[in-house]
Amino acid sequence: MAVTGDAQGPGRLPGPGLLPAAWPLRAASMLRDPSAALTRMARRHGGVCTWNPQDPRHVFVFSPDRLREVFSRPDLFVVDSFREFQTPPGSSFDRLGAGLTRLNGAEHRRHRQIMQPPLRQQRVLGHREAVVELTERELRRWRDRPLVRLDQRMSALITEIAVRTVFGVESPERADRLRRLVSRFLAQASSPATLALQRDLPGTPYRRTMRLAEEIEATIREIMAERRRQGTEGPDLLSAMLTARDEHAPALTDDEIVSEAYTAFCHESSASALTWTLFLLDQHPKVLADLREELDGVLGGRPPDEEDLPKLELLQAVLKESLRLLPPTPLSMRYAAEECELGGYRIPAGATVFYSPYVTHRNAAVFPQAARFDPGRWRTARPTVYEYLPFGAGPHHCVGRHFALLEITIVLSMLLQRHRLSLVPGTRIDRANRMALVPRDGMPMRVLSPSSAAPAPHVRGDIRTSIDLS
Ligand code: HEM
Repeated sequence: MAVTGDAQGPGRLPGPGLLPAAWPLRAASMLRDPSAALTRMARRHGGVCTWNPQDPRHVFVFSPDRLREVFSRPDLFVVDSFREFQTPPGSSFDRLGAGLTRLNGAEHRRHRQIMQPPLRQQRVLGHREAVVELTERELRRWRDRPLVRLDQRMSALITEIAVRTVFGVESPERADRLRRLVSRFLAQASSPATLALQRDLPGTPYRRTMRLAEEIEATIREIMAERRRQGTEGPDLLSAMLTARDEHAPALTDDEIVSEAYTAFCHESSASALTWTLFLLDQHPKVLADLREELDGVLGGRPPDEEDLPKLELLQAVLKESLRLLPPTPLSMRYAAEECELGGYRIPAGATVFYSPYVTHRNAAVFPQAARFDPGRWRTARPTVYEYLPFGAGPHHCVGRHFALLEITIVLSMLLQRHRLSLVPGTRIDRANRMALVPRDGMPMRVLSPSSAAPAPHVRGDIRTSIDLS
């Protein structure tokens, strides 16, 4: 599929021009499976389009040239997470959403100046040992287990890693508590029932969301107080925030630290990337065999250290290809701060401007046979940042990118040297957009010996429309 478009000249954005009666159907299909709905939109209406050309309040930008425009004008295309919610100012709900993903301009730069240094490539290597230790602990739990729910196990492991590296806390119980609170909070917050009645009334989902936010904030503040009592020295992100003193970037207030700690804690994207990568490897036994050979040759059973990382070339290509086909953040958005023009089309003030790495990564002009899982393409593929953007682009690109790549590489290389994971035969795999792109009903995997030559199990479900598994 070519993602081009823009050929219709200035004026009205292209789009389906639906009769009002078709709107509920369109909205339902978008809510059910945004990746499929957006792929159809791009195919039919091109690289910049809308649902409703008469009233283009929702604009979809897929083409790299137009994405360049969006990301290069952050003063015009602004972020505003939690915008759909009426979060009472000063509430915990409001504070949890007030981190980098809601900030723009000078305030955004000030927070990034504090958040970025501890997440630079060289600095995140300091977390290698913690990631190795926690992965080792997780894999020990798999001994003698014939089956694992891979998505759940990856999410649990990644949360433990986040608790240790974001908060500097070593406590599986606390990791588990925070994980449960955050996942209940996000599920509640994104439920249509919460959005429909945004009043703090007894028994409403909105009130439950508010209370969960309060519990999360209280837990973060408890950890902050504990860290201050014990001394704040450490490689974790919280220490960096608590000790940040710089004439260019004044320290964050406690309220701001709560917001940023919460934002950085949500690592579900890494769990999603791990789950999908292991699924793709199971479906492509030849790639898996080549990868095992690379791991045996470079690591010989050990976890990777700093010098090994650049030698794991196939592993890096597998990961890039997995993030291309099944990006953990398949859809994100900006808002037009004022009326403007994009690609010759008029965008009204306040319009929601969506971008979708999932759709943009399927541009056959950049990625031939785009639906095929082919790590070999990365020997020559050199896409621009607007053609391949699993970590976003522009000033809001993922600040945790180096950390994510490190943790995923370590977990994958340790896991693949010990086990072959193979989907339970007959399992249906459908996509769902939750905190990240996840298998809707989970990913049950058989735990086999690493040398098992089990063939790729047949898989049913809408995942077959994401990847060419023929
Ligand atoms: C494979 C794993 C990950 C993927 C695919 C991913 C993807 C992304 C994307 C696409 C964005 C930009 C969203 C937008 O444009 O609206 C983003 C932003 C962000 N990510 Fe990640 N992320 C990952 C892991 C992480 C980790 C581990 C952390 C924390 C250490 C993190 C922290 C953040 C933060 C704080 C932002 C907001 C940056 C800003 O607005 O300035 N991410 N991420």
